[in-house]
Amino acid sequence: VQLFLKTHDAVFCSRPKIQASELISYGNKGVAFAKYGPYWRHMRKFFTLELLSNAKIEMFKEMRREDVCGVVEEIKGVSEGSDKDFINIVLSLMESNNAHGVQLDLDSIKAILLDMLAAGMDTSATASLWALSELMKHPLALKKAQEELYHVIGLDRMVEETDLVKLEYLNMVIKETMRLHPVAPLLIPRESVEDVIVNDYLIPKKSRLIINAWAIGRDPNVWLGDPEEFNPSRFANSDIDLYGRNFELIPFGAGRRVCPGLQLGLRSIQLVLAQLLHCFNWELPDGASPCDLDMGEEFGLVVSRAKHLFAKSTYRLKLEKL
Ligand code: HEM
Repeated sequence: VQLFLKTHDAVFCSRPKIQASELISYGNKGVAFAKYGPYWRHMRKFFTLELLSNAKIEMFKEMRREDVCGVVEEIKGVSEGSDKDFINIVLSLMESNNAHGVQLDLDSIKAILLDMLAAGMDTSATASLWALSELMKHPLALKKAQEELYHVIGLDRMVEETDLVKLEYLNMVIKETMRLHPVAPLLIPRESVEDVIVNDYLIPKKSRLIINAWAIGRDPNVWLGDPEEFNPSRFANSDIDLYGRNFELIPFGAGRRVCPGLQLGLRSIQLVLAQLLHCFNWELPDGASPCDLDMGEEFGLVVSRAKHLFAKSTYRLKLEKL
């Protein structure tokens, strides 16, 4: 993987022509399936700087807070919504002709919003659900994560985004979940833009590259101990992160086409998971035993649980109104 996504990243940086993606993204006008070249470069810049910069992530902090409170209230029995969105930003950039070198038309706006929905929502939601499932299957890890929340935050208030960096164990839980359940197990296919020799093999231009992040995450030659075992503590005192620098853990890909939503995706998973674990105690219904929890996968645009997760929640905060 390092040879392809680092040494020869500049060669394997395009995407193959796939009819389905061409149809859903208005002729590959988004970022995810655009072929490598000036259009992708401009769109990616636009996407990264205008929609996913740290400043924009910060700007939507309140919305995420409202949404997560909404989820908690919904589980408690009330529900709530929000009417703000990214569309305002994109439309005003279109009108001001200030979109990093691309002429935005309505189709490119629809394609880019589709990128955000398709690449951004199911991925983070599915990853959070895998994390909650693994914790329900491993009650000791669940207890440890809740104890950390108790010590860092206490039961008198909800989790705030500024707490997230302090939640070391929770972050290890997320890494371990994404190791075992990368929601895009084969990443997104790449295509080479020129002939190249990799490890003495000639790989012709337009070859399709598929990287199996799922298999790497479970490879006994890469991971110490039993790689099939869910053990967040394997990341204690380890430098391995999720940013595409460590090729044994690449759920967000790596190289120049690494996921631009990585920060936002991670922040969403951390916040949702932390909030759910902090606000509620969770148990399987009807006295079911954790070891019976079915962890089967269903292949799709993202790999999600084959069976729904049914869980019983009990509110645990001292706070009545969020
Ligand atoms: C758990 C959350 C997420 C996961 C696991 C994930 C995973 C991935 C992966 C594996 C790739 C392909 C990388 C490569 O080819 O090396 C990718 C690309 C992409 N992701 Fe994400 N993603 C997540 C969240 C998001 C979010 C929140 C957004 C935006 C709102 C987003 C937008 C994109 C886009 C636009 C691309 C294509 C980039 C390009 O081709 O240049 N993703 N993502």
